[in-house]
Amino acid sequence: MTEVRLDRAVVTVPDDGSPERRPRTILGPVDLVLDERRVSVVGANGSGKSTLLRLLNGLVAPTSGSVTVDGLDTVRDGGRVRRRVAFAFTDPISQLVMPTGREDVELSLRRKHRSRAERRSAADAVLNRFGLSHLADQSVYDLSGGERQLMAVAVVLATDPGLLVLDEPTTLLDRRNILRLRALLDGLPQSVVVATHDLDLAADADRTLVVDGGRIVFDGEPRAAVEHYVRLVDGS
Ligand SMILES: Nc1ncnc2c1ncn2[C@@H]1O[C@H](COP(=O)(O)OP(=O)(O)OP(=O)(O)O)[C@@H](O)[C@H]1O
Repeated sequence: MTEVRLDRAVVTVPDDGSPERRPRTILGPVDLVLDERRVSVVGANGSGKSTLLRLLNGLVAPTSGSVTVDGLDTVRDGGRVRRRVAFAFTDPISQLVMPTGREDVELSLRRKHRSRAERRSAADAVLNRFGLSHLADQSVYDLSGGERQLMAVAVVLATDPGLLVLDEPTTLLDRRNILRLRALLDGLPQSVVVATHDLDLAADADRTLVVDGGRIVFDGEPRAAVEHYVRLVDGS
């Protein structure tokens, strides 16, 4: 399993929106060691979930403290970290950069398979595994939101990363595709960290973090974490 370590990690943004433009801490300090197969993250809108997730592959650098993945620092060893940690965004269109899903998967595979023919057959295998073969050559703009979301997950998984980070992967999915994605995640050998508002998906983990106001306010057993989060939101 991939081990992620956050050591006094803080993220501060330069502007709090006031005329004085004071810096604002949006996350931390966070101390965490994540080495479970499945970790879920829940929290209200704006609580800091995406910021926490983005720290894991160096998309966001800690303002202070450090984040390491299997001992690699996300700032100093950013390239190596990103080859180990795949990140799927909430909005799949920000991820799909090529005209079709097949070309996007092939682009992901360019380091792994130098020969075009090998790349094509590896891409076919990935698309087939995700049940997306019939959509492989369709423009990504003509896919439905849910199809696009699944395609974006297929693209980042193509390279066989050690850790898959998913930021709200089910927002665009219908129930059938949510179940499909969950079955797919269940079968993955990789470690997965997923931020979600889907509390069933959140509870289907080994460990759950509850984020509130940029802090981890609960860290533990998923069902207890979800109950904690619901109580927090309900104010009970
Ligand atoms: N680059 C930035 N500059 C200024 N503020 C930021 C920046 N990134 C995030 N924030 C703020 O930090 C807070 C946490 O944002 P984040 O995206 O981590 O929340 P979230 O829990 O993922 O929310 P949601 O469930 O709505 O996606 C929000 O108030 C957001 O506006």
